[in-house]
Amino acid sequence: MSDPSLRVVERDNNQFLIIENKSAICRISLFGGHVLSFIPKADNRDRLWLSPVAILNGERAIRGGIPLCWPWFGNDHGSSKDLPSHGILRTQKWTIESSDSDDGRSTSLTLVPDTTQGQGVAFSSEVKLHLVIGEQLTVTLETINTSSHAFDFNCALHSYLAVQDIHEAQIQGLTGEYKDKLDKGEVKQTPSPYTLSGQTDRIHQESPAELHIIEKGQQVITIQSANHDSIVVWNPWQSAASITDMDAFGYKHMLCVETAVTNGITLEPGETHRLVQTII
Ligand SMILES: O=P(O)(O)OC[C@H]1O[C@H](O)[C@H](O)[C@@H](O)[C@@H]1O
Repeated sequence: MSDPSLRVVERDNNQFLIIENKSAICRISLFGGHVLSFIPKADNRDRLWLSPVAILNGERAIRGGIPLCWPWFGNDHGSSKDLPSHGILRTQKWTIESSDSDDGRSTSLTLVPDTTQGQGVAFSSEVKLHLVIGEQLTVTLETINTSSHAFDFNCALHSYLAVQDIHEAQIQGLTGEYKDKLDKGEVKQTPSPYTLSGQTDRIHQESPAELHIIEKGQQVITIQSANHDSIVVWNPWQSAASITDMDAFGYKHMLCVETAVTNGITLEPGETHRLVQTII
């Protein structure tokens, strides 16, 4: 590997990438093709939250960072309820296809999963994860239909954003209706201002290109998205206590804002879909 911004570290039966260039430091687990942290050097503040008790040895999907959901979202597979939540990519081993840090200011990295085949996947496809790590982080989940027939799929970049105090955080840029997963998918109106005060699991039925997280009146994170049909907002609140890889108070410092396709997208043979999220 000739990219000077990239180091590979082996630990716990897993490989981690440490990317450091002039603009940022980013850690990635090759198990899951999973971004764990993104720290711009301008302020040394991690934009992502990783559970202090996350399991990183490949035994289960990682809690925090940016899990990849594909080719279904949640348990919404359609034909079976017994398949893994959020599909098969976040528990795959990934490898580096290419890496380049041209001017030292940003690093472009492409990862590929060991396989895109698995229980519940009835098509062949090629998947790549493209990352651009600089003053901002851009993550692109690319799906190419290599089957001889069309297929439908869902996907999400399930980012756990770091917030200082969830009680003080506000989401700006979401309006309209959402499906409340905690209330049988009931359609409700997005609150304004958009703050959270309890367990939240919402599929917003709109696809804004830009959202902002505000804390104490300051804009702390901007999320840009492309080629999505919804935004998912999730925080388990105190039910985090019953999630084995989350501590009881972890919910105070995280907010999932997920760039997602949840209504199904049809990809014809040879077609490509690119789900994009940028964290600024
Ligand atoms: O526990 P996981 O399988 O990682 O899923 C965590 C969460 O992901 C999404 O936000 C879903 O909308 C939630 O229903 C789910 O609980």
